[in-house]
Amino acid sequence: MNGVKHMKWWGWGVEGIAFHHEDKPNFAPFVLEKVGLDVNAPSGRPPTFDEIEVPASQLGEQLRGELVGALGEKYVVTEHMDRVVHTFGKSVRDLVRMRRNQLKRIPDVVVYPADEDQVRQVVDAAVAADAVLIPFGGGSNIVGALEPLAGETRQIVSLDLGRLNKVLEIDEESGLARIQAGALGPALEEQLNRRGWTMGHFPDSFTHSTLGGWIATRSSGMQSDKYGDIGDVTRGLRMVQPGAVLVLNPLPATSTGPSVREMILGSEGRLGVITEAWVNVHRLPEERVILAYFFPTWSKGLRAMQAISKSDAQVIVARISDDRETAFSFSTQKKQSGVKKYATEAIFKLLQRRGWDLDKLCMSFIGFEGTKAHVARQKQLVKEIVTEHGGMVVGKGPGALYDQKKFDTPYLRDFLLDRGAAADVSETAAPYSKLETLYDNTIAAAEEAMAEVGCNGYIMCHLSHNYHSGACLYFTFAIADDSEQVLEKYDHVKRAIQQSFIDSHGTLSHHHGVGLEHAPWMAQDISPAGERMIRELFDAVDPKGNLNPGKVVHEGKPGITVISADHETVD
Ligand SMILES: Cc1cc2nc3c(=O)[nH]c(=O)nc-3n(C[C@H](O)[C@H](O)[C@H](O)COP(=O)(O)OP(=O)(O)OC[C@H]3O[C@@H](n4cnc5c(N)ncnc54)[C@H](O)[C@@H]3O)c2cc1C
Repeated sequence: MNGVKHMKWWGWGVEGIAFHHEDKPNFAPFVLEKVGLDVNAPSGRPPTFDEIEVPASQLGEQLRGELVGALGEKYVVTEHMDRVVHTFGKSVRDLVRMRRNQLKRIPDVVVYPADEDQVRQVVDAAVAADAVLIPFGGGSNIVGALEPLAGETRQIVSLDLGRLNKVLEIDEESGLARIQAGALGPALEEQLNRRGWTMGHFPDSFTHSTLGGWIATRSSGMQSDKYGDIGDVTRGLRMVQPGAVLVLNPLPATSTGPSVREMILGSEGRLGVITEAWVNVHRLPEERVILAYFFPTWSKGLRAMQAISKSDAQVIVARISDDRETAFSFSTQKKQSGVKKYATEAIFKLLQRRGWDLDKLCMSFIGFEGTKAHVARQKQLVKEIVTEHGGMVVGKGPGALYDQKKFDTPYLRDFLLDRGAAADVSETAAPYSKLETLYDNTIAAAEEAMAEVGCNGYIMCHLSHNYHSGACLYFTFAIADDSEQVLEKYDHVKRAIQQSFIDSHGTLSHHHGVGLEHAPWMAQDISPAGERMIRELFDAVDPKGNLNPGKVVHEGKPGITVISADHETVD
């Protein structure tokens, strides 16, 4: 044992936690109505590890000797379980392939360096042996950013940063912390909180993703409206590259040419291994509260979020679900009794009396932080804007529940896979002026694609992050299908959604990155000239393609339209 813990090899999160619906009376009828799936029918189960065929390690004696010489025997691991855990991220494609025993090319060895010097020795040994080197954070990405290319013939080294998990120093005067790249969200927040600080970066995958992974994929957390995306938060860093260590000192701003910091953000292991970063940190707030609000329509709710984000309220999050996602959220509520039940019924009766169509109702969560006086003022400002847009305050209860449960929602995907439904997400950002059309186009494109492949499916959306000129729309979609063709059908729907983003003036991805999954659209997203610049940057730093090849841009294969390395077809 080397002290680094990982998620379940076959699914999300840790053993012993799973989604249950028995205490949620509306969930089963909702799923039956929307996708025709009976969640009470006997379910399947993930395979046991014995049922998985693990390809043999191709690690040669010479490279093994160098890695052991640098790290010690204990930290150079060729066990089946370690190699399998380091093969994929956690997209639905990854989960399905794992369940179906479809492991093609997996890392030959997993190494666990203790410090930057050991990272440097691993990188240099791997490049000298012409091996492939793939940095591994928490393994939570959903874009195929970790998996080795299916046809890879070279040795593959997965470099796990799990032992680099410390907050190294805090510059209290500047509000900066130097943190090692392998620190998972809870570990780094706990170390900061003990000294009265927070980074304020809380992606839904917070519990199982790392600082290095966030930087390498350009992550965004639920409180980005106040704290910024990881690109704003990250002020300096160190990256080990073949034969060099790149150092960027923490700076509030600089005008020294094109930004190297920005080149590293989103580089997905293709430019080297981030070992530590300087990030903005903030004093823990005196008070933090999330309130729920209802809006009569999606359109009114969207306008209210824009108005709130432009106001003096300075909220931490202004999020709204469409009517579809609101209905889904209600279906996951626990059985209510007593006062709660009557209060809920009374609110709905009131809304109906006011002429609201409850099928169009949209739920919003808005978060406030700061001193008590500041929070009170923020809430008042938001209440005024919500009222102007025809909405109403619901209160603390649902907001607190959302805040507590947000990190558990991902367990639902494994529950659905056991029962023959595949669910995943696609997200984008676009100017406010384009959002509604993008939303309509994407819902229509996904539903048409589901019909084309003959699947019952459901798609829903929320607005999750606001900026001066626009916002992120986050779509969740599921198809009911447990046939051998489920991934082909999923691809068809996923492609329709991604193409709709591009055609509707959105970006390919707001915060999940590119990996193999989104690489085929890069030329459409940033233009062929932009894609060429990225390709040439990667080639210049890594001429033999040793560093996580194939991610972000597919070298030399601009015609590829498919998503994963396993499913390449050329136009
Ligand atoms: C259920 C679920 C919810 C999610 N919610 C969010 C969300 O709210 N916001 C969000 O932004 N993302 C979210 N994600 C996506 C994912 O968590 C992010 O992409 C995250 O930033 C990945 O971090 P990681 O440490 O798990 O990286 P990994 O998955 O291990 O790696 C991702 C990529 O980064 C590279 N990499 C990792 N560490 C380093 C390093 N130190 N140096 C160089 N390269 C490195 C890897 O090689 C790989 O290419 C979610 C994913 C899931 C499954």
